[in-house]
Amino acid sequence: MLLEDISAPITTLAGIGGKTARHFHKLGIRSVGDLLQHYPRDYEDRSTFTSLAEAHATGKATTVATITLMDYIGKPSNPVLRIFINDGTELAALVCFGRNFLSRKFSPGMKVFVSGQFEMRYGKLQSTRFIIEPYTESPKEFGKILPIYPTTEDLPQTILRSAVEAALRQYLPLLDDPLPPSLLAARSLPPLPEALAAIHFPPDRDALTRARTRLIYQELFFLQVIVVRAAMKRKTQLQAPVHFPRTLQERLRRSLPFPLTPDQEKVLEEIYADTTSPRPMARLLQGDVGSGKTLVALLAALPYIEAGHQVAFMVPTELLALQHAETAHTLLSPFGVRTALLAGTLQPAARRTLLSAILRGEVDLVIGTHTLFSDDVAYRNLRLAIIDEQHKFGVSQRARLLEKASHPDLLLMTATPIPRTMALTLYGDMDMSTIKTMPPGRKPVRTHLAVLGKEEKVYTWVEKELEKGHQAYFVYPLIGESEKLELRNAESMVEFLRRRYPRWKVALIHSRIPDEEKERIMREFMQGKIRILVATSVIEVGVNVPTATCIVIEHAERFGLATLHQLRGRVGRSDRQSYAFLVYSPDLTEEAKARLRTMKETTDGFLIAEKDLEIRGPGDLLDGTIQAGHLRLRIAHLTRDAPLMHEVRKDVEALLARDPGLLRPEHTLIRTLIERTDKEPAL
Ligand SMILES: Nc1ncnc2c1ncn2[C@@H]1O[C@H](COP(=O)(O)OP(=O)(O)OP(=O)(O)O)[C@@H](O)[C@H]1O
Repeated sequence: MLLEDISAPITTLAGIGGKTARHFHKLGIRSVGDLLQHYPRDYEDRSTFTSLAEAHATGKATTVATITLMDYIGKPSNPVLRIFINDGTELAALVCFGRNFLSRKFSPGMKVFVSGQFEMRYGKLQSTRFIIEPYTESPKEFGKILPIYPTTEDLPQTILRSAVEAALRQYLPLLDDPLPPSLLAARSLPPLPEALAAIHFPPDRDALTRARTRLIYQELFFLQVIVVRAAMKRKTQLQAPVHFPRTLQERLRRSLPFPLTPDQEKVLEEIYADTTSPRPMARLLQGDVGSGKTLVALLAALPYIEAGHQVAFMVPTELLALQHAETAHTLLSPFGVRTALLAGTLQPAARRTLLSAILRGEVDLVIGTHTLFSDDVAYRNLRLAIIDEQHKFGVSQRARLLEKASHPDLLLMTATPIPRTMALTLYGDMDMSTIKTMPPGRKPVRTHLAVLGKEEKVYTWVEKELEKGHQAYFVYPLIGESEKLELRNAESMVEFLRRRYPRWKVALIHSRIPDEEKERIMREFMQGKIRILVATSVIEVGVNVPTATCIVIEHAERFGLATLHQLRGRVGRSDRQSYAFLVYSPDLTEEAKARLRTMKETTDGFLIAEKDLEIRGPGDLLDGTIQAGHLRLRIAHLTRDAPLMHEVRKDVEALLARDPGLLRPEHTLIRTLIERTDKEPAL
């Protein structure tokens, strides 16, 4: 039986009734299989004993002692039991606040195990935080390393421990190991049942380390099997050869008022090589905010269009779809390219008309959000799917777009650079292109920090920029007032800013504004009619208004590093000097301080991504990608375990080279587990 298949509800374990089960449910534990994979977050080592005498120096002891005396202290109306113990090295008092019931279990003269925190009180060692157990040959909580589980207030460690103990007793003998013995032997890893037993109740530190390594290895192993197989599969899916002319691409390039940067040139060639290859393209284009990815994507689309194919360009927000559609229209329509925006706001009749145009092949380039893969959208001959800010889409959304054609070329773009180790894991089957350099003449955005209360200086600075004809963004963490948080919000600040800057038009944009209204506001902002845009982080991705030179982010401490970097990327998109002002409230957490410091110190998106990972862990980057379903990493950590990942990768490549279909008997269980994840395609 596979661990993942132990579906018996936890209530089948002795001692877990409906009420306790509900507490387990809160932790996401429903089945015995879930329980066994609920790994300890830490351990308490009671495997070695330390004497009471040592507690003078260390403040703690785990010892075997004899009860010498028991008495009560405090008011007679509210007595507190006190137990005196002696372990031959020292005397100590255990003060039993709220635990007078211990008097029923213990009496003077008894031998006991005791573990606790001790301090000197009135010249004696004393503990109020301790555990005590009668001395026996097989103690429950002594002489071993005890697991400490992630839990809620209602579910004490003792209940979790005995549930896991019962589950191990009942199911370990039935458990199959998905990893073949030869692989385990080569890496000196213990079999699964042994590893599971030791991760929960380690007999010693060594066994714990080996168990952890084994379980981490297994999670990374399955991840890599998926990634490596996807890469192998792609190599075998060949497309019919087509000639992809570059005349339009060349004409657009020549019509641009600027030359492409060397990085843009290089990437464009890399993409074209994929385009003409019989193997479907799977390429991730990384480039910092404003480095000119969108332009490259549009250029890359032209050979497809010229060859008579369709291109779909998927973006995460309506706002961005609108903007890209305008850019695409302006750049491409002079060459006869038919572009269309499949907006969420289209009236049913207009939508029907557009859909049938797409189906008849009368549209060359369709831009939209996830609407692009709604059930009613069908393409005539989709050959390239471009997905912008791909990490904002879930795995299944991406997969559905790909279902609209047989093996279309896939170009993913991201302005959130993905650190190397992570890239290897998530996109190990994809080719990478990177735009490192910015277009010439760009001046790095100057970033200033201002504590709340000193923001007037910032407002004055913005005023000077507005006087030069430039535009500004003001960003707030909340749309409207919140009962819980005393924060400035966009709705009330827009009023304030209108009074503060009476000469200029100020508008408000956020996710609750109807889409048509959003479109109108964005258009007026692009045209320079609106000079100040007050917003939430909806403007985070991709908004491109080169004449905007200032961004003021208030309560900057409330935004994550990746978001701050993206927001800052809204300015500095031309050769004008731009400014970002991060206004923060006093009383910053250490983490918030680190974020703001990083923002002040660097504008390099790659550095920021690394820092982000350091400060916060991989969190968001993985959302909807790895954390989904069977791929969930419960114990492995992509950055921490990067060295192991490289080893795993080698093993997986070797194994799949020998047995690509996982058909050998010793690989049957691997195949079973992988076939399940195939139902949630990983891209
Ligand atoms: N080689 C170049 N020289 C000068 N300007 C350029 C060049 N390439 C692109 N630009 C301009 O730079 C601005 C940003 O480009 P683009 O929107 O393509 O960047 P991006 O990488 O997609 O940005 P984001 O990640 O913020 O969406 C645009 O106004 C674009 O016209």
